[in-house]
Amino acid sequence: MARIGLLSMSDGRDFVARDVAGHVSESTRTLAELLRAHGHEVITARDVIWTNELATTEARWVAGQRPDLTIFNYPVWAFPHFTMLAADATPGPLLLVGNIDPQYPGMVGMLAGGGALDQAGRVHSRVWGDPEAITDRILTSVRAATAVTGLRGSTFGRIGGRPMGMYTATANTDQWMRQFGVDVEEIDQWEVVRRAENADASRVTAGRDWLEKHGNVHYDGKQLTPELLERQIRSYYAVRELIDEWNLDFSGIKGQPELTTHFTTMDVTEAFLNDPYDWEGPKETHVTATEADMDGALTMQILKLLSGDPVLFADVRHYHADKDVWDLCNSGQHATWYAARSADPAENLAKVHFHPEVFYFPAGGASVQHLAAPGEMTFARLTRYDGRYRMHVMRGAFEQYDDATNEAMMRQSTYEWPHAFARLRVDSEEFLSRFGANHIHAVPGEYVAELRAVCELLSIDFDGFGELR
Ligand SMILES: C[C@H](O)[C@@H](O)[C@@H](O)C(=O)CO
Repeated sequence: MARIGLLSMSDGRDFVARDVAGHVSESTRTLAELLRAHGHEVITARDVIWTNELATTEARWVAGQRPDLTIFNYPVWAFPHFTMLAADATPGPLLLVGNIDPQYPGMVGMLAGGGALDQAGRVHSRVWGDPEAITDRILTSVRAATAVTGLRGSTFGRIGGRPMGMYTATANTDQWMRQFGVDVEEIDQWEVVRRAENADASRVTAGRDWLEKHGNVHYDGKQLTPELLERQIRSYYAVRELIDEWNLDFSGIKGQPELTTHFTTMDVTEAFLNDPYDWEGPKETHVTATEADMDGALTMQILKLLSGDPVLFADVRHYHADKDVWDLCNSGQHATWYAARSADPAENLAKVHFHPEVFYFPAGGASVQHLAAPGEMTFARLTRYDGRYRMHVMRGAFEQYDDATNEAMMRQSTYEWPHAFARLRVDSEEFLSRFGANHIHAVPGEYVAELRAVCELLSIDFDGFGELR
């Protein structure tokens, strides 16, 4: 549910404002009811804006209640300086809604107000038409604004720093604060090791029992033992403790090479932080990026705030040219929810295999292997070109084939790691020559319009691939 501010703009001549008052109130009521019917809280200004003074006082009053999005409604011709004064008193995202009823020049009011905002460089978006007909577009703006507002004032927990020289996993904290309002808390990986020892033994054993009961654990007595699996579960509790102690909103864990060579991999930790459950029951997802990939985590957090779903983190690992399908495979974890996308963890876990880690990770532990369930997806990734942020976006779908084909394809890369076979609606040439990172992120469903709106609000470039170019 979002909190939405609503101010209706009117004519500055008292006799006109009086004459159109009924129409403006009716339009305000219709819009407010429509938003409430979709579960949102609406804060309506106490008066219609028909003087300069009301523009400022009412906008300040609405802004004081910290809406996620503020709507300026134009049911009639409205003096544009009211828009400017009200916008100046509105710190958050702005949406202008214009009336197209030919009896009243609301559309002209929106264009004059919007043009004035453009001249001052004030970012805003616009929709126009009958409220019922434009509900989807309004709700898209609401979702985008809520995501952008949700980022501001949040904290990313960066556990461990830059992995294996990966420039694409590191970002500038000044730029993050200025552009996204996100702070970064630097935490040493030693904290995971230190705190893992203190985890409650009975909770750890219960976690292992649950994984053994619902998942498929393949102990080999060497790389994967009950003790190593418990160490991974202990690491999960250690990171949860860090999240609580530092009030982290989303996180990333370096892992490689220190933990993966000398302690254990963070795959179980990362999978279940990203999942909407763990062995103790349902919980909120906590976006966690492998390799402490900062722009990856930020992309994931935006996708989470838009969709509410767990977000996929993956390497762009292999392109099966014969099928025009990509193997999105991460070095050890995808949220287990992706295995069947069921609300029942048991259904997902039945398809998850905990394999002994491969040669890259001598410290051992389990990788979290499964093949993502099929379905339409939106793919995205924030990258930077010459210091300027852009959001790569593309559409596509996860696919599965018969068992023998799935198996053979997974064996071509690293079988023990999780896979998602993605048919991207973009040419492989275009993808490989333009995509600016080794990691990609995805959520089920269609969020392209929302991502466009997020980019506008954040003043970053929307960089569509394939059909979105
Ligand atoms: C093999 C490496 O250690 C992996 O971690 C690598 O495939 C990556 O995940 C790079 O993002």
